Amino acid sequence: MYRIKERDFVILTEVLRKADEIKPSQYAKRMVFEKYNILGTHIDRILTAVYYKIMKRLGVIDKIIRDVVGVHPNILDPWLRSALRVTIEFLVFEKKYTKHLDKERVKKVVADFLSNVTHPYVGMYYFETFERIASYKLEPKDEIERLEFEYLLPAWYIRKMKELLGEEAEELFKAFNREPMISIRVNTLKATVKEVIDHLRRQGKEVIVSSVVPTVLKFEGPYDFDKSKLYRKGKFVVQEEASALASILLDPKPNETVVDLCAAPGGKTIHMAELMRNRGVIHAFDVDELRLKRMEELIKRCGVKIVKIYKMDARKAVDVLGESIADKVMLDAPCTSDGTLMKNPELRWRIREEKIEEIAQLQYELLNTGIDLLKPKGRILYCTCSIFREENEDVVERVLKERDDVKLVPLEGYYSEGFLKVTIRAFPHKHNTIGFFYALLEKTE
Ligand SMILES: C[S@@+](CC[C@H](N)C(=O)[O-])C[C@H]1O[C@@H](n2cnc3c(N)ncnc32)[C@H](O)[C@@H]1O
Repeated sequence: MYRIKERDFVILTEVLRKADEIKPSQYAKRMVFEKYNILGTHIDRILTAVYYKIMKRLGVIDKIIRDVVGVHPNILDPWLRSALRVTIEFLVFEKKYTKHLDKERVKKVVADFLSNVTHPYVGMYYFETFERIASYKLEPKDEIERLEFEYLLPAWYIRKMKELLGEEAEELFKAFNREPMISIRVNTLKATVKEVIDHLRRQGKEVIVSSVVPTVLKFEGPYDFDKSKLYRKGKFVVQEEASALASILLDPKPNETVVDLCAAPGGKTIHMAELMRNRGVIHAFDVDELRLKRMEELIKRCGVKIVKIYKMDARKAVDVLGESIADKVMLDAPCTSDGTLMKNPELRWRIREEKIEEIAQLQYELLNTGIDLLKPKGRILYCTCSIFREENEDVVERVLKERDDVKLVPLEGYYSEGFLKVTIRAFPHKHNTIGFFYALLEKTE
């Protein structure tokens, strides 16, 4: 078994510091691991796992920093902040893997490193703080803090979810901390479900066919997608079951005119093209250049031919396409994405409560645009991967209250009913997929 060394504190401190500036953080990690000659080695795997644990625990680690040094970590020297985060992870949370270490040596090596890369004063400060970290005992003050430490979620988020879900909230928190299965969707323009199942079974995977979307398959990770010939040929794509259900609910048909308002990186766009058997047109909008690039690659790889891409704010879609032109509109709105926390450990400390209102306003404006685009009897699916009511039922209710040219179309038979009748919600703790909300609306005139 690998034994953590003093140098590993330094390497991870450097990764965290670089990750402040370089995004995505995997690039920062790669650069530093390359510098220390550990890229691709077993040390790489171990330190990568520790790095992700730090990211998942970041809010709790920062609380300890506040306790120990008395100020918010964001106002500390960035090198010191990174070193303290790593030290807390190793000495408070990974005690059993670091008890063999000579703590005096760790303290000296890291302090010397900090003095070199920044200022001797910073090294000294670390040296003095070290003991308080090594002897720190993590004890929750109240029930919310117990949940915060146990499930690694911000206190405000815990309070809000308890308000929404009551006792059940703890089940959701547990689900956020379970390793999710890999979920893929077969591209029926290029392959059959059987072909992909056989391929995965030959690779030793136990495959489960989704009971909600029959072209979705699930299996335990890890899985190296780049090494899979079928994946590279676009015969299947990575997509969560809850995400794949969106296109099925909207039900675009061959030769229809479809608008995908927030399309990149294209998971739903290509699924809709598939359901349309590559006939008709999909106008796909997004503002994010990088995500649109990924979308172009995906479209090509999957053999999709009917997508027209617009790099622009979808709230201007009517100016480009005109009113009442669409049979179907997909609005997979930008959202806090908290329904995906189990897949994205870094996200939990980045979601900001004060952002919810701002994002709900954008969702409301996009939904109004989507309805303006619809022909009479045309349909729009409003969906998000957020669990907050403010981004889901509240947005739909607001629009329904203000407009008399649109009505809800009942959705049933999938997952659970939402907090607004005839809408649907997928919950990670109940349905073994990401959190999702769906409302289907129809233009009446
Ligand atoms: C939930 S993601 C879409 C995922 C995509 N539908 C899929 O299935 O792969 C939301 C997208 O909305 C985009 N977005 C945010 N604000 C936008 C705006 N004003 N107009 C168009 N797209 C926007 C983001 O760049 C992001 O790609």
